[in-house]
Amino acid sequence: MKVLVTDPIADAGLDRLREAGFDVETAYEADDEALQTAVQDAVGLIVRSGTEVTAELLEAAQELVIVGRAGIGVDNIDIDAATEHGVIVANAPEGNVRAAAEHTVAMMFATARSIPQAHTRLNTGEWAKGEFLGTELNNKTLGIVGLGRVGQEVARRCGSLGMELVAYDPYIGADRANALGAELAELDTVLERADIVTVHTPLTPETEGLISEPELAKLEGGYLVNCARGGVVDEHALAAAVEDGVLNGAALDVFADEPLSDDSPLLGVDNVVVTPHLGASTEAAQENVATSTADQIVAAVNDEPVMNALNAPSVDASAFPRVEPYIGLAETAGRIAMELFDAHVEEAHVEYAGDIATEEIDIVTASALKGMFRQLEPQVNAVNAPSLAEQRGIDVVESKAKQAEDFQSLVTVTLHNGDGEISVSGTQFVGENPRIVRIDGYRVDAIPHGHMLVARNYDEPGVIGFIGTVLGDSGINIAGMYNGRETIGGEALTVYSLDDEPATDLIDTLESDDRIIQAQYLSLNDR
Ligand SMILES: NC(=O)c1ccc[n+]([C@@H]2O[C@H](COP(=O)([O-])OP(=O)(O)OC[C@H]3O[C@@H](n4cnc5c(N)ncnc54)[C@H](O)[C@@H]3O)[C@@H](O)[C@H]2O)c1
Ligand SMILES: O=C(O)[C@H](O)COP(=O)(O)O
Repeated sequence: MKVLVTDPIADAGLDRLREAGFDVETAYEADDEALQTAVQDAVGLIVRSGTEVTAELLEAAQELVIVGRAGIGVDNIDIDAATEHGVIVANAPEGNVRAAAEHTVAMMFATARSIPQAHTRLNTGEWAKGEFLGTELNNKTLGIVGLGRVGQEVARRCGSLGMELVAYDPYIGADRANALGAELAELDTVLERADIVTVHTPLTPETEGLISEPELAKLEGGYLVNCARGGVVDEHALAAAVEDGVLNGAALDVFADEPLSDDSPLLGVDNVVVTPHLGASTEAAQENVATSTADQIVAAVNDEPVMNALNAPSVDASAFPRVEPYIGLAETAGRIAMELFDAHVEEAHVEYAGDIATEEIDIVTASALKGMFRQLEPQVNAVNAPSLAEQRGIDVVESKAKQAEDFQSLVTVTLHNGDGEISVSGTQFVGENPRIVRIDGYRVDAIPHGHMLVARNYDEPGVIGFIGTVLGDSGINIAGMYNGRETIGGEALTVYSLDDEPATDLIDTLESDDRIIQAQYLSLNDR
């Protein structure tokens, strides 16, 4: 299986993929046509900010399971198109945060003390000591626009430098900001109060052009630093503001179009410091993001949960061990429920009871849906299962309950339509030991694996013996069975674990007996 890598990543990531048995093909600086050809047979694609992952590229990638972004920003990836194709998009949101924060602080000093300009002059033989009178960061106010991972790391570092911190981020709480020693305020207030403003938002339709001429005017006499994304700051307005003396200086690591072209208005402006998108370019950061991305490729291709999936539900790393055992279990419960229901579904209800109800369960619900659709849609995965449900007009309902009967946790998938419903419940016994413990209200105890026969019958003497004889006559061994019944002589449901698949005529023979209401064979072999 091939993984295509289109922007340079650290060898540690490439090695990890090779060790996991992948063929790794690199295609740095390939044109669109070459990329479309190279991606055709790739199961994984790894990019940084240098590759545009377009709808056309995804269309050409027929085998693709995952796009791994070895870094944070995903503005170069068409996530909607990936979701439509059932392709996971995952980034590495932690690995380069400290590198980006350090580069930001370095850029603040670079512009406030004119370090690159002084360096250039000295290199050309000029001892221009009298021409550079810098600005001290100590006792100045730093305005942080976007107080996420990088913004917070910058806040910590700049707090230690003696700066006052004021931040604009409509999506975080005042408590979080206060814990970092920052005061939350509106953007205009931040710009008016700050001596230096540093930008740390993603590039989205909302943030594009967020800092433009009117905003720069409010920062009069200050400095602007952008190590987040080009496009958040209007480059023409910024160049003009520095040239006209509205701002003292600016430092930029990122640009609306990269690589930056020679005719950029920012080049050659005296007090504008530029670096070629180096924020994440440290050895440690590159190793971190490359290995984390490789791990996610391996997980995705092995149909295991991908921790940092952006278009599929994911779960916090610390909670993952508690949630993981229920992911496969919910998939199996959804699969069994769908096969037994065998009718149009109007509503899928996933109920969580006991300990699991206290966890983030979106990924578990997506897996239940994946299980439901796996017979119908071979391309289904946790990425596109929720949209498949929507397309099919199935309402997905989640609910939580404290009590889980006598289990620690219970996950129940119930499928409804106007005519009826079926529910399948599963739990984990100690030691990651999955069990289906209730089908359609009958208490059972089935290991969800291999060949399963579910028989509904009248509770009469000899029925179980009859089923055993029919199976035995066909040479099929019963590995285990569990019989649940409503009342003596009422209806019963029996689950048989079989060593082999029964033939269709065996099922017909069972159903031709008046005592048997229904017999259904389920293959759970590939899970
Ligand atoms: N220069 C580099 O090499 C480099 C390295 C790492 C990250 N980055 C970039 O830095 C940026 C921040 O990364 P991060 O990991 O901190 O992301 P993050 O998602 O953790 O944080 C982004 C923050 O921006 C906030 N935000 C979103 N919209 C906003 C708006 N309209 N106004 C104000 N705040 C808004 C969010 O609430 C969030 O708190 C991203 O653009 C990322 O691509 C660049
Ligand atoms: O978003 C990021 O992670 C940074 O901008 C780094 O981008 P890069 O991997 O292209 O250097």
